[in-house]
Amino acid sequence: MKQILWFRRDLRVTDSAILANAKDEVLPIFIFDKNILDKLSKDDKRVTFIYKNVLKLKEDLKSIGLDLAIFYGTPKEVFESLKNKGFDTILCSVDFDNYAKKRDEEISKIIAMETFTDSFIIHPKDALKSDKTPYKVFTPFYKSLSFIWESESLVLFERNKNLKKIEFDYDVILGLQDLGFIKQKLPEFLEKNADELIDEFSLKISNYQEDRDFFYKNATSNLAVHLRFGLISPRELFNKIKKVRAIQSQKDFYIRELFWREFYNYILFHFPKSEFENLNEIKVNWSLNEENFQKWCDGNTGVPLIDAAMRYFNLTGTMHNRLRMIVSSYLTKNLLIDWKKGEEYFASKLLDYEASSNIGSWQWAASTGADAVPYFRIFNPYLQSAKFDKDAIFIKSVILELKEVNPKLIHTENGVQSNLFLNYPAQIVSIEFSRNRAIEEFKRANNEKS
Ligand SMILES: Cc1cc2nc3c(=O)[nH]c(=O)nc-3n(C[C@H](O)[C@H](O)[C@H](O)COP(=O)(O)OP(=O)(O)OC[C@H]3O[C@@H](n4cnc5c(N)ncnc54)[C@H](O)[C@@H]3O)c2cc1C
Repeated sequence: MKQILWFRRDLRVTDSAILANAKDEVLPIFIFDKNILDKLSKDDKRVTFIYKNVLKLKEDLKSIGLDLAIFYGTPKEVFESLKNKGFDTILCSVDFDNYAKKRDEEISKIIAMETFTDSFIIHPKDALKSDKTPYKVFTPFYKSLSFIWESESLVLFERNKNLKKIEFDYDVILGLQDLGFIKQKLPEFLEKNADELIDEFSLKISNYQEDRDFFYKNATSNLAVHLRFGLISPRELFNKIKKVRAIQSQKDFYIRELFWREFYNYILFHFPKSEFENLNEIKVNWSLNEENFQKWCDGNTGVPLIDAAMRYFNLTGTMHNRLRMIVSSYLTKNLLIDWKKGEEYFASKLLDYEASSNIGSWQWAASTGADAVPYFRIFNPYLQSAKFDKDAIFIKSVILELKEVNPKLIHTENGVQSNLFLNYPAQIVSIEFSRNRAIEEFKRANNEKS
């Protein structure tokens, strides 16, 4: 048997479904997909990260007697070129977003594909309500999976140790610049591997539930990017967290967070239209104000917390979870701009960008999705900064012109603007006015639907 092992978002050799299920002779490959790369800007940080980790995967595969052939092109071109070389199947892990589904449909017509659920703990088909329909609310979904999260460890895939490397020219390695990208500086935590991040996190997990919302602290695991590219599998992470010596309830809380990732993948699988449409089918009259949207993107809204979060994001490709919740609420409620625009902007830069989590979370913030925030619960960014960044440590670290300003002014609407010596943008909307406008619009949209 001759098989192609197509690594995509599972860049590891441990707990690998494809290395476990492969037989006989194999050609492990990675494709730098032109369909995706051509849409990215040349300074995209994710390509630097993936590039580095593809080379690492090549080394890891070599250490177990295999290798990695690296291609640059469209998947269609690559598999057309491999079609007549006698391969029986392509083995790969499955993805449920629209592009991935269409791509795989096209490729399976060239060479048969065998797919595995390897990036998530459950297959979405394996958790249905008693009436066989999918859950739309997180808590019952999560409770139905207690047999998983109550267990001490999950079974991992053991790789088949009898695989033989197919003769191939494995030495062709394009440089990052040959792919059209410029090497980027990455946030420091991405210089660490998943085990190092878990070790660091194990020292703070006992305060996770209390500290995780304080975005000036480094209190979360920082593992989303590693999970996204499969440098660690969610099963391995689950097992390692279970083994950490720390307060049980805090570990359970963290594992529950991992199931939000499962939940959004589940929702995208069962409701694929949610990639493009409001899941709850309400019709909101979104504002088309491009100027306000651009100010949100650039961090020039005149609200210090929103601006700090967005400027930091533009610089680093990362954003703390609570800040994501606050800026998405501000865009979809205070500015009344369609969540799809924010989702797309995040997708263009977020280092841990993952279609299902991003779409699900944006629909959550916009009160249009599964188990979404009620439309009348709108974050007030000033109250949020006063509560979670009392001394304005995060805000001042990003907006240097506010360094000498009293934090109380920063947490007051128009407070910063009242200082005539500061050159800081005026607020683009009043918080009270825009909040009421959003509530009225969502009330109308919800009433019209029912
Ligand atoms: C508008 C918005 C967009 C988002 N887009 C993404 C995205 O594209 N990719 C992504 O991985 N996460 C996304 N999230 C969820 C969350 O913000 C990140 O997973 C988290 O900030 C990553 O940091 P961490 O690994 O330190 O998190 P931790 O607090 O350490 O959490 C551990 C893990 O749990 C998972 N998790 C936690 N919260 C969520 C959540 N709400 N949804 C899904 N998974 C979660 C992640 O895999 C995370 O790595 C988004 C949230 C919002 C509000």
